[in-house]
Amino acid sequence: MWTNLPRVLTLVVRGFALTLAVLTTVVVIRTLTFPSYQTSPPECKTTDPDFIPADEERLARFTSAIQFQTVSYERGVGTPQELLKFVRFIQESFPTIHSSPLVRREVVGNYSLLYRVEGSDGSLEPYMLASHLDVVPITQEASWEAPPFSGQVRDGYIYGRGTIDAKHSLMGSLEAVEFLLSRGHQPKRTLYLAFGHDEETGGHFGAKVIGDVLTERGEKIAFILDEGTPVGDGLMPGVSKPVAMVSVSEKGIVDVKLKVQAEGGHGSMPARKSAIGILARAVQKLEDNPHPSMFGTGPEARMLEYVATEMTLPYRMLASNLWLFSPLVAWVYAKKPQTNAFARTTTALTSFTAGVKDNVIAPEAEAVVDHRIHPMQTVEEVLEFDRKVIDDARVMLEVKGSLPPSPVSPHGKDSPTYTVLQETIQQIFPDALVTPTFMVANTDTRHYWNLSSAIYRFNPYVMTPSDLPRFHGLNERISVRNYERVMNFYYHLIVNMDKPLEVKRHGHEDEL
Ligand SMILES: CCCCCCCC/C=C\CCCCCCCC(=O)NCC(=O)O
Ligand SMILES: [Zn+2]
Ligand SMILES: [Zn+2]
Repeated sequence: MWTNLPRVLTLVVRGFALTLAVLTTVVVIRTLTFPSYQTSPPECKTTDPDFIPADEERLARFTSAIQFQTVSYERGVGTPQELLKFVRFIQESFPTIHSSPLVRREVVGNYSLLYRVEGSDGSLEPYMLASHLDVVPITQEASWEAPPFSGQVRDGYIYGRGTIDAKHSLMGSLEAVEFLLSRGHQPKRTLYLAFGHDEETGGHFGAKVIGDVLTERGEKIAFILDEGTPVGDGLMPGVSKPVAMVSVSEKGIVDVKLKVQAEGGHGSMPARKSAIGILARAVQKLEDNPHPSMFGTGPEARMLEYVATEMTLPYRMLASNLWLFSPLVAWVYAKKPQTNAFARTTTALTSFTAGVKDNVIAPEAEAVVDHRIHPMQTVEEVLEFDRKVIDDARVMLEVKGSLPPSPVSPHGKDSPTYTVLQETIQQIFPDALVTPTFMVANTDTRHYWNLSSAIYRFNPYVMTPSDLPRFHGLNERISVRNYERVMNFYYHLIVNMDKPLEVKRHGHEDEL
């Protein structure tokens, strides 16, 4: 048998060499022939007669909007008086909208707003532009470069809570409609503007009621656009151009309360184990054991493939051959919070409460874990994984709220709604690539799933890595140039939505 060893080894080496040669050939061919998904429509120029400038008047309206402290604290706990003042401010700020016979305005759920702008062609399905009136609370106020509710303009930026989440899209879409109507233009396709007042606490009293009202009326919506992923500049590894990321689905969410009850008493006579200690070990286990990578199983793979031809060579080879390199790309994506969020269900420990006094042993401790669920996982799978990792019967798990990952909306060349979005984006951001992805955070669209199968989440502004921590964080701001793009994006989307939504499928044209 040993005399055959050289022969066996030769066969093994030859087999390995052949396999490597075949794999290399396939990788090279796919890299060189991978399709492009990009288009290049005519650019919107600041010199166009219908360009909307971020002039003094419009900037003043936006900075005033930021000054309303419409904070949502927790489900059902907000700032009603600020919301009422903000709603009244909106009414006063857009006189053409609020006096037009084409516009029906409704206050829904006490504070949310639903506008219907009647189109001239009733045969076209209406669409919806969504945003929200509320903002998250402020933290570390003293560390802001400008007062968080000032709307102060500094070095070309407007500072304030809500500037990128999401009063930019609320005011930007209203400015676009005001501009259109003030020029005597009636859109062909009816559109809704839907502004919830409690998006930051789940939209249960705002967007949910808007969704219910439209459902009861039997309304069917061609497509819905809400806040979402931005035009990332320097956000996607391997791509030098800006990438407009259109979220065609949204991660699920499950907020889990962990609770431990143990012996309380005097601080001078502690038991071996405390509620705080037991819970601290449990949350440490969750942090040390991230949920498994799902990279390559969901829309995140499309996100790379749609820009593969525009990537630098090593990344282009990887993105064109995810069938082989998914594990390697998953490893790269796990390195940063903003890319890791696309690879797996994330685990964020967002609160830990225990104890009332230095010399009193806390009889109970509570923590909350905020999971954002990858589109290819379920709420149940996430909870089961947590239980296995914690593996401690003293730790009780209670689901505070949950939402499964959203359905995936149509995208690509075969989708007329995705195509109109892509072309509008490229009019405003001519040097940007457009790619489908999924929202790592959640939006009011969770309440609109039955209204439309074409739901997109996209923020029409350019974001760099240094901007990411500003979401819900310190020094939230938007550049004046970006705010100007926001207004013009919505204007061109409305204009483009007046054209028939067509797609060439095998030589036929389907019209929505
Ligand atoms: C692989 C490419 C990496 C790109 C990194 C982009 C990360 C995503 C950028 C922005 C996130 C969008 C957030 C805007 C909407 C936030 C809505 C919100 O706050 N909802 C409430 C909640 O989710 O709790
Ligand atoms: Zn938001
Ligand atoms: Zn938010």
